[in-house]
Amino acid sequence: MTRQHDIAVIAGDGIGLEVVPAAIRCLDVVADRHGFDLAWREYPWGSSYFRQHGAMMPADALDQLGRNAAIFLGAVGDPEIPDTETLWGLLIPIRRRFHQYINLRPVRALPGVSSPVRGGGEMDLVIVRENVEGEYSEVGGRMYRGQPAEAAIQEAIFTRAGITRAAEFAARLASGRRGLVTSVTKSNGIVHTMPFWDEVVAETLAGHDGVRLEKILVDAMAAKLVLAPTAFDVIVASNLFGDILSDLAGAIAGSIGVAPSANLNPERTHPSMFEPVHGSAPDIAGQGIANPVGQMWAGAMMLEHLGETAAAAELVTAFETVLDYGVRTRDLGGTAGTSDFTEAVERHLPSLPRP
Ligand SMILES: NC(=O)c1ccc[n+]([C@@H]2O[C@H](COP(=O)([O-])OP(=O)(O)OC[C@H]3O[C@@H](n4cnc5c(N)ncnc54)[C@H](O)[C@@H]3O)[C@@H](O)[C@H]2O)c1
Ligand SMILES: O=C(O)C[C@@H](O)C(=O)O
Ligand SMILES: [K+]
Ligand SMILES: [Mn+2]
Repeated sequence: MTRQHDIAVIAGDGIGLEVVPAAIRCLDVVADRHGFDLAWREYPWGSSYFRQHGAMMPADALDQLGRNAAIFLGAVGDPEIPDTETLWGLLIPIRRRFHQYINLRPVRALPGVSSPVRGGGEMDLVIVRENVEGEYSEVGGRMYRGQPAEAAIQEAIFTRAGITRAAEFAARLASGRRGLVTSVTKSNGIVHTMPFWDEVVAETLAGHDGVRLEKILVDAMAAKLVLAPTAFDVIVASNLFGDILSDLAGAIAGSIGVAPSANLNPERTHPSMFEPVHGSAPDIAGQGIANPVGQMWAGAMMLEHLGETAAAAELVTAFETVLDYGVRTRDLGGTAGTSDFTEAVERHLPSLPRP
């Protein structure tokens, strides 16, 4: 019998509806070449569903998703619906219910893609973003709404367990790479959580001979990423800092449209989720010009997670080669549409050596 992987697909909103089908076409070609099946189960959840049902997904959605080997997500977000509804109604509950506490975001220069920044053409780093706690918290509230005394409080929550596992993951990753972990902090201005972050990261890294730890304040980090993008190997950061720095790093690599991400449950007791770093991009949605590379690369990370390493590598080779040939979408200075680029990848795959 052919190997089969059940994949939950949530294309979601905006350009998610364009780049997800594009990536699926290419993933099906590599799966076929490598003798396995991807059984896509499409869930029509997101903002359209919200307009009809008043929720981003049905009440038993997480149970339905939990029956799959992985989740392949496009993006959620709609200009007419508060982002708190779309993110906290779908994306964040999935990350939390399935203990996807690592958000892995590799960023590297791709062939044929020019960086807006000096040295950006040689960058090769991975951001390990803490994905379920920190600044993203429901603890807090609003009071005296609409009155002069109105106030809002939002508490950040950092736990020893949460910091340790992010730092541990980063250290292991770095030991198989160039051996450097850069921890992003703000322990000068944020006096409780960030010194705690620094301490726990340092304690965790002390257990890893051969891995160097550097600590940098997030403001200085923003500047250094632009001025010296090759100075980094593995970056470990809190939920919010990791979010911001991953768009910055993606842009330095040429476009946030190429950046992939894996929301990982490292214990594999629950499905992990794979999506591009970018959002629903309402400014270009429906025009057929979105860059599908971030979604394809997220698909390759999913194959790797499923143990289909050779197929994953082949998909990456295919989109890299097509980029290098000069087929590029507008965000990369080209003229190709989403489907031109996708067809070029599909056409290139069969010319690769037979697996
Ligand atoms: N994980 C997610 O689902 C996720 C991630 C980020 C943002 N969002 C949501 O998406 C919506 C839009 O957010 P935003 O505008 O801040 O960020 P965005 O990532 O959607 O877009 C930022 C800019 O990058 C461009 N861009 C993004 N992806 C691109 C691609 N593949 N090809 C070419 N250009 C691309 C967009 O056109 C836009 O100018 C918001 O509702 C936000 O909450 C969701
Ligand atoms: O986590 C978020 O804030 C949503 C989105 O910006 C992301 O990077 O996944
Ligand atoms: K996304
Ligand atoms: Mn983001």
